[in-house]
Amino acid sequence: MPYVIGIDLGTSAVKALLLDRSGAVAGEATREYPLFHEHSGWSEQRPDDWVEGTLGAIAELIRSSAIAPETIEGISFSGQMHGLVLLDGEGNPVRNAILWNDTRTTAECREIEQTLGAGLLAITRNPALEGFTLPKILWVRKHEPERFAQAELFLLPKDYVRYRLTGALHMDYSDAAGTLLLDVAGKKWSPDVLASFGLDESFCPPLVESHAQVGTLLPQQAERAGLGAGTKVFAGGADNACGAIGSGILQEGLTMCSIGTSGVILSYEGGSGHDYAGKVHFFNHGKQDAFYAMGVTLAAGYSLSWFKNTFAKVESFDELLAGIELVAPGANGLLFTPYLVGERTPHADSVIRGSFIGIDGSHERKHFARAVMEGITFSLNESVVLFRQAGKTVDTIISIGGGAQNPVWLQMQADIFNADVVALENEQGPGLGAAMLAAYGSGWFESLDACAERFVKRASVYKPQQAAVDAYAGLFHIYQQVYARTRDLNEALRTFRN
Ligand SMILES: Nc1ncnc2c1ncn2[C@@H]1O[C@H](COP(=O)(O)OP(=O)(O)O)[C@@H](O)[C@H]1O
Ligand SMILES: O=C(CO)[C@@H](O)[C@H](O)COP(=O)(O)O
Repeated sequence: MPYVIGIDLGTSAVKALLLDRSGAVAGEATREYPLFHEHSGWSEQRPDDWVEGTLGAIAELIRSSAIAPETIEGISFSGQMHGLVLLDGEGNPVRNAILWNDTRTTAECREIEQTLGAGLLAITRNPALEGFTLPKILWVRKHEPERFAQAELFLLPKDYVRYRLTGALHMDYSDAAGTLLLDVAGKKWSPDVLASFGLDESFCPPLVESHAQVGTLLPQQAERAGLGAGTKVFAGGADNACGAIGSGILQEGLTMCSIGTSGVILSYEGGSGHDYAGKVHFFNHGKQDAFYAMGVTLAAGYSLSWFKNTFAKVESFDELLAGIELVAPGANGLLFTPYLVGERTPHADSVIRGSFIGIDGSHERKHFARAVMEGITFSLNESVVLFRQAGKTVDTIISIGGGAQNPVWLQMQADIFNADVVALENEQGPGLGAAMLAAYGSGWFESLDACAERFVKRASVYKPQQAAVDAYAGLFHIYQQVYARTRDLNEALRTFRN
């Protein structure tokens, strides 16, 4: 039986997933790695931690599944987006990677807006946001000129891992779209953007489709991973593009909700024509010549894991969330905004921080836990509202990510989004999408759509409950006021942050 491997290079961990030709999961393995927050708003990781984690996870996968390595036909990748890896002439990182949730680059964003003017949205289809890659490049050039002088090329996280495994330098369109250097509709590095910032095209890797084969494993890496040296390696895609593939978001009318470290509401776009004027992100899909629009909550799952790590460190998520179904919508008057690291959609703001509003002497930990989940979901609902305002029908949402593991949260999503929420049989999120790119790239299917028909299996549907829908509509109205009413307070508190 032939197999493929999907690697999901996330923010908290790398997950390796083994799938057989029917789409059944034959094994999984995970390796965690640290995040470094040297200052408030900074977020970095060591690129070689990703490589070691990936090799370790694959080796464990092969050991534990006890399958013959030569039956693995291909491997592909899903990667956390936007993170900057700068390589010197020898192919070594010149510093730690600066991640998607790092917000140190506000000044560089303003510089990009001033330099490119209307060209920014026309070419890149996105506004300048702190998390994107170009602002990070400009930040390193300005603040660490000696390091920048050593840098000859930039990569994104999964591209660095793939480079270490194959020795080949590439980037796929879906990930390149999040750099602010790509002409998104034209599918090429933008000569105008590069010239405006004095960057040479040689600073950017060659562009490829997500399903393209970019090489085979280097013999010494294959040995460490326990794989054959001839194992084919396919480019892969941005985690949200892979999440979309893995949940079958491959045609118009389909919407995804992903609650990982970040949270995403994503809608398929068959062409590049829809203009959201930068209110939501607009990126190339991992499916050739398709696109997607999405709104992003920076601290979605991160808000819940922050709450758990701070107040219930030794408990599991299931223990922490036991009993929240007994708390009514609104958590007995407690409201949370998930702005722990600033926000993106609909408030692109690196200064705002989170709030609990309405703390009452009767509140117990379960009320706080429920309020955190409701606040995250309200934030994602802001993106659902934007899509509906843009004329999209959002009546069915496929829910993936760590947040989809809790049935109470899935019902809450249905009630807050006022839409059917679908959970998948094997909730593997972006890792499944990565494995599907390897399966399609290996020639198992004539299209990604055909692969999705076989691999993506819907398990259950959560229908909106009218009483909860009504309660949440009132609460959402209150939630939407908290941003404006806490903005100045957070600006004033800024000087007290590390
Ligand atoms: N059992 C669970 N119930 C509810 N939420 C969970 C559960 N397990 C994980 N999560 C949430 O999912 C998040 C991790 O999701 P994941 O998709 O693995 O993230 P990433 O790909 O960003 O590393 C955690 O931060 C947590 O908020
Ligand atoms: O910045 C974005 C999307 O624009 C994030 O979605 C990252 O791609 C990281 O995602 P997760 O670690 O939450 O999967």
